[in-house]
Amino acid sequence: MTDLESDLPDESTADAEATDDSTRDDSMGDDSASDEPQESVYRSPSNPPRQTASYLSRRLAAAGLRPVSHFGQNFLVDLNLIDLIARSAELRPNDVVLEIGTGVGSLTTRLSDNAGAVLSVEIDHNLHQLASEELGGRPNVKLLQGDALKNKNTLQPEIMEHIRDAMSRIGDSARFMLVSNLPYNVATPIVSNLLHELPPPDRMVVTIQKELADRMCAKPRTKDYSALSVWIQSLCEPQIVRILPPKAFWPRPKVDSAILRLDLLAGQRDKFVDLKYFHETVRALFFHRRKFLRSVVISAMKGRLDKSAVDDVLRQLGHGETARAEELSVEQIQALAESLRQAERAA
Ligand SMILES: C[S@@+](CC[C@H](N)C(=O)[O-])C[C@H]1O[C@@H](n2cnc3c(N)ncnc32)[C@H](O)[C@@H]1O
Repeated sequence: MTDLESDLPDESTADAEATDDSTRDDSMGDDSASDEPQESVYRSPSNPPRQTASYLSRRLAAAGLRPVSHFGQNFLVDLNLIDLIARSAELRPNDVVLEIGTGVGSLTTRLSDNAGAVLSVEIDHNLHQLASEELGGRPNVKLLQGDALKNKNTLQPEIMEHIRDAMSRIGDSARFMLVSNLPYNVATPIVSNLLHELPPPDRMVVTIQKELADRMCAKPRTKDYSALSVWIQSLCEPQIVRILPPKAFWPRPKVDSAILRLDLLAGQRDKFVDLKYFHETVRALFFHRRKFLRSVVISAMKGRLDKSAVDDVLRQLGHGETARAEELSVEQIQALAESLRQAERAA
């Protein structure tokens, strides 16, 4: 990863704007005539309108760029919504904010107005350069260029090193927040993996696919209830703040999005003796969500617990022959995972 200090762009190109927006990549969304620039109504003098679709297309074209679909580059073009994301985080000066996906830096700017420190990570070298031009003068912003994920199950260690360092400079009152318009393809690993980190974010306010937000908030016995629902709700209280239609973005994605707020449940994490074991067990329990719980647990525990030990655990917890994981509450799944862990240790 590279950082802002080593990567400052040439100031002379900062405000260049082309008039040609022919570089717009319609492959990311519908290509109807309605994909015209969405001008924002937001007109605060302290935060002048910048991230409209026409501004963005000209800004990128001036730099010879176009949105890159495999990086999930769907930029928010309604500044009222950028404002809503920032307000939903209820930031204070003792907050350290992580943003994944700087883009051209519009949300970053808004976050840096309210937070003590902002760390923003952008995979696209060209966008990192553009954002550096926008944000170079802000002392509480640090920009990193690189992939936020080391692999599917791990964040880049450097990110949490920066977060912990910024928090230690603020002191005991420091809080950690994730506030991001997340790239869709890595939204799940980023949110999930952050819950394993120390410290985990006190709050996350993220724009993600509506379908994913629904899965994170889903209740038992619904089609969206999954390992992700249990994992998220075991540690956080989720709340959908707003559903966003495709026209809130440029280019337009094909699906609705949602602003989701996740508040870490105080003290909840300490209740898990082995958080990694719990997460892996939850994933295994939902691997075949329609199958009977007994056969799912037996196959998940193969080589670790024999059938009679599994039957003992299920009987003690009152789960009958026809129980399925998708019917169990979050608390029942937590109790099951802990009983399996203890049975495995005793075996
Ligand atoms: C949905 S856009 C959001 C951009 C901007 N923050 C906004 O609100 O309009 C997602 C951004 O994340 C970046 N990105 C995609 N994958 C990434 C990754 N693995 N690590 C860091 N940034 C990534 C994309 O290049 C893109 O700029």
